[in-house]
Amino acid sequence: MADKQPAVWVISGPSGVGKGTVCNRLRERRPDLHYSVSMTTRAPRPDEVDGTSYHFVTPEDFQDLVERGMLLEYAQVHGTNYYGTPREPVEKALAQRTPVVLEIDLQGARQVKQNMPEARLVFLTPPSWDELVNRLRRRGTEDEATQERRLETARMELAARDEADHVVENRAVEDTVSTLIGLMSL
Ligand SMILES: Nc1ncnc2c1ncn2[C@@H]1O[C@H](COP(=O)(O)OP(=O)(O)OP(=O)(O)O)[C@@H](O)[C@H]1O
Ligand SMILES: Nc1nc2c(ncn2[C@@H]2O[C@H](COP(=O)(O)O)[C@@H](O)[C@H]2O)c(=O)[nH]1
Repeated sequence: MADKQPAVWVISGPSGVGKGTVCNRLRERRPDLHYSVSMTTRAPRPDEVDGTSYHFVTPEDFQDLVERGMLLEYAQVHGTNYYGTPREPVEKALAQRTPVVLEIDLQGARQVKQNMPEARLVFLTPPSWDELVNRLRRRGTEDEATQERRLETARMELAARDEADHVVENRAVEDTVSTLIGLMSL
């Protein structure tokens, strides 16, 4: 019998909403899924490990990956750095019928949906705009100008939330993860 479970889960939403936090917890509760590690030209944050958080690459190396068709999708996010999903690990996981989780921005999500219409897009929203701003500020990984740029993108992304297959409010992390797990088993 055909497996009806959609194999690619795209987790998107504005900067600071909690995508990374939710995906890290999802990984603990569902270690059987494949979690894509993106390429980025962004500089690592102090706690980030190359190859685990991201593959940190130079703009030249990123361009080379694009030209060689090594990325499933890619985008310039917040008008600054480039981010992209390595194609091969995703294709390998899917060939083994392992569901895949991509934590990517909305531009990338649109590309994935175009190429893989069966992919399911989950858009995380904050409980309120003020809470989103507070989460981004509290994280404290960006300077004020960068936070402002991220919040500008956030306004556009929130306005496009209806493009998603599922919109989930990230109030308490554990509840959000339970909702995701529930959606995955539908
Ligand atoms: N449900 C939640 N309630 C309260 N705080 C949260 C929640 N989820 C995440 N946070 C906190 O909000 C901050 C931003 O979370 P996180 O880094 O996961 O966001 P993100 O969506 O991945 O952001 P970006 O797109 O910028 O990478 C972190 O400090 C995190 O601990
Ligand atoms: N289109 C893609 N977007 C990605 C990818 N990996 C991460 N992201 C998104 O970038 C922003 C910023 O991330 P940060 O780590 O600098 O805070 C965030 O929205 C991520 O979801 C990717 O491979 N492709």
